[in-house]
Amino acid sequence: MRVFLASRNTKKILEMQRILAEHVPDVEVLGITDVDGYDEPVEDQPTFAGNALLKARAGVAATGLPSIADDSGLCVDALNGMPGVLSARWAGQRLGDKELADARNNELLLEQLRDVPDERRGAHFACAVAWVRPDGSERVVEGRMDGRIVREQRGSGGFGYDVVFVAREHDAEGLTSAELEPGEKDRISHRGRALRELAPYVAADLTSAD
Ligand SMILES: O=P(O)(O)OP(=O)(O)OP(=O)(O)OC[C@H]1O[C@@H](n2cnc3c(O)ncnc32)[C@H](O)[C@@H]1O
Ligand SMILES: [Mg+2]
Repeated sequence: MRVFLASRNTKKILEMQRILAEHVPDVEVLGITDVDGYDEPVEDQPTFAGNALLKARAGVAATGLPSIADDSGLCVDALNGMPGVLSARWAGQRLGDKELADARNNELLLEQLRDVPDERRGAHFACAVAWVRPDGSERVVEGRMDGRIVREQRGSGGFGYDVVFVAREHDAEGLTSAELEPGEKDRISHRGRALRELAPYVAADLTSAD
């Protein structure tokens, strides 16, 4: 059975495929790059769930396939929950180059938090995953990963803000999410938690559609 993954972020797609594959066997995943002239919606909703639904609905409209979309971001306590839904473009750019955008976003965030003391550097990643079927049925699940923002970038795994984020589970060693093995990030991540909650529904829907 084929499923459409409505994302342009190749590292996010890798994580989603990795997590899904463990729980939904025999699923063939297509992505935005498999669809000529894919019309990406503007992510203009105030919530992760709203944007995830928007992206998944666009996937169904473009492909006729059941579609999954993830909308996620970093919520920093000292910034009143920002960058939040603006995480991908916090430094303002709409760059095609994701690596450059990530680097600028991290530099800006660290600068904004320069005078924030250690005890007030709490943050969490949030993720909403939407599952939309061609018959119009919709489901959204959410997950989060709590932790803190460190003072310098560390690590080369993951993507986005992983280099500045230490999850609560790794607070003692001070390992950033970018320093974790992929399987360990999946185990504790916002995306892993949300997708594992969604997986049984995806598996059941795909089985009944066969
Ligand atoms: O919308 P799509 O095409 O899926 O890809 P995107 O990268 O634009 O994804 P979002 O709109 O959901 O923005 C999420 C941003 O939040 C950050 N982010 C989300 N999950 C993350 C994670 O697991 N680790 C680090 N940063 C993350 C990162 O900057 C992402 O670009
Ligand atoms: Mg996006």
